[in-house]
Amino acid sequence: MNKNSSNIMALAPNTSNKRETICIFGTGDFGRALGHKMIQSGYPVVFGSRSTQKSSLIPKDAEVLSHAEAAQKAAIIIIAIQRQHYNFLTSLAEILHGKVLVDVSNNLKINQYPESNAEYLAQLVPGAKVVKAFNTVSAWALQSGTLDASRQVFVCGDDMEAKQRVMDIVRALGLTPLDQGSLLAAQEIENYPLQLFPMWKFPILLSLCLTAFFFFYCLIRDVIYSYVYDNKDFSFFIAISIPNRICPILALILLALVYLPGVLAAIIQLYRGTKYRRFPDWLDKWMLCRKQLGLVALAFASLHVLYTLVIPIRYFVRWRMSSQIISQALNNKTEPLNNTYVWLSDSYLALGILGFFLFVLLGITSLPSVSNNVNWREFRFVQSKLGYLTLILCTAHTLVYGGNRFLSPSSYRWYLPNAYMLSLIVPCIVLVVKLVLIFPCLDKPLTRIRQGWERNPQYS
Ligand SMILES: NC(=O)C1=CN([C@@H]2O[C@H](COP(=O)(O)OP(=O)(O)OC[C@H]3O[C@@H](n4cnc5c(N)ncnc54)[C@H](OP(=O)(O)O)[C@@H]3O)[C@@H](O)[C@H]2O)C=CC1
Ligand SMILES: [Cu+2]
Repeated sequence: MNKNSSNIMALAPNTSNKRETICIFGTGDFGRALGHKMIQSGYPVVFGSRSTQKSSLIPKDAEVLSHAEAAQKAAIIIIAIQRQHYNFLTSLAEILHGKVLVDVSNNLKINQYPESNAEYLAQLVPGAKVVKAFNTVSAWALQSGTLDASRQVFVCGDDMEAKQRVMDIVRALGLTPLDQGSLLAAQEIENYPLQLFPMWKFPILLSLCLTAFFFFYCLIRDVIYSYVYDNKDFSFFIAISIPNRICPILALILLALVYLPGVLAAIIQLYRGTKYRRFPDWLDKWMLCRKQLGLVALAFASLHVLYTLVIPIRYFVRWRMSSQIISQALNNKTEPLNNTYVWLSDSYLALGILGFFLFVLLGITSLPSVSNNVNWREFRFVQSKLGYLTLILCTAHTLVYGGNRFLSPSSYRWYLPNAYMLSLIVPCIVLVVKLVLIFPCLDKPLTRIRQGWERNPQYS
């Protein structure tokens, strides 16, 4: 594999001009893994270590020198050492003056120290340009090449040029740099690896709450009500009927919640007349977990498909069907084909199939391996246009399915409307507001406000 990649690199045009030497302090797990990756990408690497004995673990093309000697050989020095050992760097302050120091360190606890490790490093070596990077990439992933999940490298620093140089290296390693601003952002970046599934927390919590709510709602309407009024035991609904109601409802609501922050943001921008003011914190966080919300919605939609496919083999359904046939036979009366029902049933099925197909397409295009292969405009097109089309189809699917029952008073039990009716509230709000925003009198000023904003990948 090594041989292959060096062959490919020999063909690549940009490797012909020699890359600059990179110095790495610390020959621990991370220093070695990063060094290995850098050498693979064509960078000469020199390690700065307490012991210049070269162990067999160190990449064979790399040099190992004392800290001072190694630092003199490069303009960029990666500090792959734990924060508590940083103090020795003060004695190297003179050599490190004017150099770019890359802090990769992590902590064991959130907000462990009053200042971030990167800011601490900047205080220790005031003459150096400190850049925070690489801390969210694990040594193991670097070494094994399983970087799919953590291709993003958050970068921050006060010196623009230094930051740019580090971002160029990140790119050269085949990773994606994300500029997070000044060194003040380091604290937050250092907390990222300690947060468990930060982007998934809100979507999962929300879907758990909604599931619980709709479960009890359907339980009351479909099981308890029938028991109290008709003395019928429908408790078996808990197994398939109620889940198959919760799943489409959650899929629809969560999908609508993917697009709700977008329309809220548009309203806020229109109201403020500028994009150069931060959104409220909750909206920012909501925007950043839209992809996860969408994927949870897709999971519910897929479950709905599975639950629906088993309907014909359910005992209850077969029993109901045969008893209808028998009762028609006993009464010697055949029910005529009701054209309205045929149309309603076929169209909600068709809408469901198309909606689910687009839903899956949306899910596939959100995978990093696919989205990395389309450009930003194509990605926006798919996620926004296709997304709204999916929302429209799924809303219509739900509307047609419960549509004929919405207006009839008999469908209310204990004044509680059909659960599908509740599920339509959020999607209808999103679609109506979106429709209003399309009108030129709103769309034109919004486009002007947003010129350039669309390209900010943070809100993808
Ligand atoms: N492991 C990982 O997956 C990741 C690690 N990081 C960060 O990278 C840094 C290094 O981590 P990791 O490689 O795992 O840790 P290791 O313990 O494997 O390596 C740390 C290295 O620091 C050097 N060191 C230790 N004590 C001192 C000291 N008193 N003075 C000078 N140098 C010292 C040593 O290098 P030598 O013997 O050559 O002097 C040692 O090998 C940490 O800040 C960590 O938070 C960030 C992202 C992921
Ligand atoms: Cu459905």
